[in-house]
Amino acid sequence: MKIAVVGTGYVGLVTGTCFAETGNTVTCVDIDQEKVDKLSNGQITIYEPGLEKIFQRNLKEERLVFTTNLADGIRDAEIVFLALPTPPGEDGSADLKYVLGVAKEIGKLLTDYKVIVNKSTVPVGTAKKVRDAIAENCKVEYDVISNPEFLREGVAVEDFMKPDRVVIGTTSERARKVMSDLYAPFVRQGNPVIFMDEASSELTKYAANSFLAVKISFMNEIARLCEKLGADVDMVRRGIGSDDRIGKRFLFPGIGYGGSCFPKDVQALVRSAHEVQYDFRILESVMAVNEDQKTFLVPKIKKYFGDSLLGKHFALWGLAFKPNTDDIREAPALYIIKALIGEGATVTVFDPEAMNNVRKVMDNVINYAESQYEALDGADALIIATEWNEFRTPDFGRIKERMKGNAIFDGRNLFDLGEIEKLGFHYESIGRKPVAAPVTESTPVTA
Ligand SMILES: NC(=O)C1=CN([C@@H]2O[C@H](COP(=O)(O)OP(=O)(O)OC[C@H]3O[C@@H](n4cnc5c(N)ncnc54)[C@H](O)[C@@H]3O)[C@@H](O)[C@H]2O)C=CC1
Ligand SMILES: O=C(O)[C@H]1O[C@H](OP(=O)(O)OP(=O)(O)OC[C@H]2O[C@@H](n3ccc(=O)[nH]c3=O)[C@H](O)[C@@H]2O)[C@H](O)[C@@H](O)[C@@H]1O
Repeated sequence: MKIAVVGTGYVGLVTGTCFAETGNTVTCVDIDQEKVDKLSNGQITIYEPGLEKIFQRNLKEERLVFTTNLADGIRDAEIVFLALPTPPGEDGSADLKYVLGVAKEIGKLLTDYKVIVNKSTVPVGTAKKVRDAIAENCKVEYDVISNPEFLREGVAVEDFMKPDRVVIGTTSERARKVMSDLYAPFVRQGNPVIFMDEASSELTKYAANSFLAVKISFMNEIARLCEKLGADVDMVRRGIGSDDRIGKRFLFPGIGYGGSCFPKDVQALVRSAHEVQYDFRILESVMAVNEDQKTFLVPKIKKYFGDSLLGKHFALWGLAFKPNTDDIREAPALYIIKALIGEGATVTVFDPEAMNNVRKVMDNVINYAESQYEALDGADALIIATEWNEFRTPDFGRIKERMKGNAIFDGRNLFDLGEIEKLGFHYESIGRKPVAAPVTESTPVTA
């Protein structure tokens, strides 16, 4: 099939590349000339494991092309995906200016039937707004449908190619047929395509992200309670996660959720609820808990250093909001850095992929190291903010040699408590306590 993807950012590039990989011809459109030039010349613009290889193959075989010209991009397409930004507006609701702006342009360009697909995360009612915006200038038939995206950064290709489910919101039989054909290769892999009305589909996306944010914040609160009550959150996590109704995933406490989506989508759903005079109390609390959690380590660090961080120097490992991405949007690390600097401390950072992005927003206030070990030179303490694999099994001897102090504050619970204390570090993490004897999955936790 011939497909256009408008907006070639994270979702647009993954969507376009993966549809090309399943045999479609895809034209990706973006207003950013530099991005389009880079992509056309084979230079990938995001760090995403597994994407580069299929991007290069489809570019070479001319199933994937890039343009800044919307008219050229959509002319032959049967399906036009909108993968445009929906950032928070001033009041926290999703700002639809990009989506509706492009919809108006598309209205002027349509000459034959096309299915226009909202892949951006948009509030209930947006498909109708897009339909109306197109209708202002359009004389031909078209459908506007909802097809939210559930991929995770870092595993985006796998999530896209082997989705847990595909959600499509439309009541048009014609659009349903087109979308069924497009997603046929994915269905053959045994993954369901769930058709529903467009409002339910639009809400499904916000409900999914918000529910996951609830899970994370709930565990962050359990972790806080563990510290106060003398329990261990790892044990509690295993104890509840083995119940299928709860599930093992997304129960890891840490320094709060970040990224381009959870924070903005939870906020947008709260705003949508307000607009219909509904007070979404659970999500209001989730936002407050997450706000506190981002700097949860800071009071621990201050306490350790006798309440003043003036003149202290910190090494910080991990800037990306999670591993396997260079994305630093709403990354907890940035909040920690700001808090430390505000207390008069200095910070040297290392991240395998995200340092260039941080340089753009924090150039002169922190130091950048070439390696995780170089970051440690002269540090009074090490702070871990992202669970990159290379941080999980470091050379503790080298850490000791290069640091001035011996304290590690771990926001991602990477190290075994017993082991690290034996090595002579002062180690603080999130919601855990040293265990008297090793406890394994098969060891009864209670008598
Ligand atoms: N990043 C993620 O992991 C996921 C994002 N989403 C949703 O997908 C949507 C897009 O998100 P991202 O890809 O992260 O955004 P992004 O910011 O990475 O990319 C958006 C792209 O749209 C382009 N653009 C802006 N205005 C344009 C216009 N008028 N014409 C053509 N291109 C234009 C920008 O230049 C940029 O390349 C958002 O609604 C987001 O919530 C959904 C699932 C996952
Ligand atoms: O709408 C979106 O953009 C996407 O948002 C999230 O994906 P993503 O933001 O890439 O990252 P996640 O893996 O969900 O992690 C989000 C944040 O939660 C944190 N997290 C995650 C899991 C956990 O157990 N604990 C925890 O603190 C991570 O560190 C990270 O900061 C969702 O998982 C995707 O399904 C969705 O498509």
